[in-house]
Amino acid sequence: MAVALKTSGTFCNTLQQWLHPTRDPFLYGYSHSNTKECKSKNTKRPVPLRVKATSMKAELDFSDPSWKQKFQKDWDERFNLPHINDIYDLKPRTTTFSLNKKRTPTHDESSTPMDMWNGYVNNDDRALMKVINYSSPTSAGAECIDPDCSWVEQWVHRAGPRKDIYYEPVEVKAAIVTCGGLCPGLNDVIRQVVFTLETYGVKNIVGIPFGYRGFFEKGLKEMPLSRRIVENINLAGGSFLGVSRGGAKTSEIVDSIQARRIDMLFVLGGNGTHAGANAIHDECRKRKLKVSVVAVPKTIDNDIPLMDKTFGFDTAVEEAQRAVNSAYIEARSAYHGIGLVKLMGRSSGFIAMHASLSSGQVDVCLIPEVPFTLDGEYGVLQHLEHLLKTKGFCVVCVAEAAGQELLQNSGATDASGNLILSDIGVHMQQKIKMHFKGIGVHADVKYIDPTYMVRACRANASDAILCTVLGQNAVHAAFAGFSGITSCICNNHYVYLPITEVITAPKRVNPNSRMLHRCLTSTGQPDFH
Ligand SMILES: Nc1ncnc2c1ncn2[C@@H]1O[C@H](COP(=O)(O)OP(=O)(O)OP(=O)(O)O)[C@@H](O)[C@H]1O
Ligand SMILES: O=P(O)(O)OC[C@H]1O[C@](O)(CO)[C@@H](O)[C@@H]1O
Ligand SMILES: [Mg+2]
Repeated sequence: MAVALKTSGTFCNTLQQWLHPTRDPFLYGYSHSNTKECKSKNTKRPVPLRVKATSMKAELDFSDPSWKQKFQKDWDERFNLPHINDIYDLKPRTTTFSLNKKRTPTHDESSTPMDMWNGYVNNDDRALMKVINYSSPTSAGAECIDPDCSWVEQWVHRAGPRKDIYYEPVEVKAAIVTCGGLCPGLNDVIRQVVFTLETYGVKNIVGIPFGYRGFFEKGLKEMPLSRRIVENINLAGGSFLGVSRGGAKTSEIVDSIQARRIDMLFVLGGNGTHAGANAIHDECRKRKLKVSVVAVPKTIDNDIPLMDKTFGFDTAVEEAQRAVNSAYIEARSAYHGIGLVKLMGRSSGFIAMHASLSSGQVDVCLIPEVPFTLDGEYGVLQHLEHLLKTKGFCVVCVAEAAGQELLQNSGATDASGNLILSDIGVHMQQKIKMHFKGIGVHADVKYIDPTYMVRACRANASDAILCTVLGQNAVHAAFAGFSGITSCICNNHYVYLPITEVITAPKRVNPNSRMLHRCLTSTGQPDFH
């Protein structure tokens, strides 16, 4: 979504202080298409100008005293949840989901609702997305809307079971699909979606095999699911249903949804999958189908905007930490040992940053959001020389998307259209070896690339809990009649967001965040440029 801003000279000047000319293009992951430019007086360099953390539908003029109300109105419209009653005029029925003392959910219309049970979420309940009131744009990690960094409330819809539902559970056919790369916790979410659907009284639950492909690829059959079938699937990693990339043809998928008479579709995946889910939701609306499409954000990369984290990220960090620990042991035990670890993250450095922080064993952490040079006086290699001299060994953790500008890229893409990255780990390994050979200093380089090991494992305890909540909430959303939404965690609260708001651009590490500063304090590394 394009951002349109009215700008004055003063505002540009404020922005010069507010935005860092080199690191700012990475702020919040917003792309250049979301920016306007104003010329910096000092550097004569174009400086990106944007509304951060949001993209307004309407034009914002901060000299207008009512800009805040306008912003909030726009925000509320954007975060309003699409509902099947936007195209229908359906009367709801009282929910069949209850956890009464007898723990026997009733499934017939005549049952008495538990009016006094305050276990339901009201449609007007909201959670506050941001809770820090930054007093200045120069505050660490400040996410400001206007140049003064005014406090603006940003409310989002609270997740959970509603008292009124828009589907007759015994008539519902629900389908689950898992797309993209693997991620710890997929099976936990599948399991919880099935459990919760059954609690509502749904009898017809199926799994679509191998991602979106399972909708149209001949020979792939839907898999019946029940509590008994999925009971133990969380004990293993991977996806019980299988995953795939590419091959998403929205019209064919919706033809298949229509032919299979699916009423609810639960889609587990990352940003690509969410874009696909939204396209399916739009197509269902176009065809006036009563289908709820609800997503659950999955990615070890943690790169989906607006939410605290995606499930699988914590587990991936924990696994990544094991690789860092091995690199440390190898480096520590060798004469002039250099442990080098490359960690996944297609466009963001969250796994590398968090694994470096949690292990406490990393001397240099390199992420794509912070450009660096290898050679020269301020380069990484010079610092490694210093570390070998002063402490005798060192550990380097590099994110797979880091330093891509230092490498040749063929421009090739995977089946989903994602750019295939060049191998920064192998490049660095060679550069380090050549550098120390060149200066005649012994260096014993041990390179570890754990690749798929960080994601092909079962979820840890905190991810398992997150998956449980997100999976259950996804079912509550579908029964409440929402569609084109995702079930996630924002500011420690479980909420629903419209998918359109989370597919604008990948979230990236904010170079001005306290978390990155903490990481750099921990590693003790200097700037590498
Ligand atoms: N813009 C889009 N519109 C419709 N479908 C899409 C879009 N982008 C990706 N898809 C489909 O979504 C599925 C998953 O996409 P992708 O492979 O990019 O993984 P992802 O969901 O981003 O997860 P991961 O974090 O593992 O990369 C694929 O089948 C792909 O074809
Ligand atoms: O599963 P593939 O296609 O090898 O893709 C690997 C990519 O998937 C992820 O694991 C998740 O997006 C990335 O970290 C990594 O770049
Ligand atoms: Mg992706």
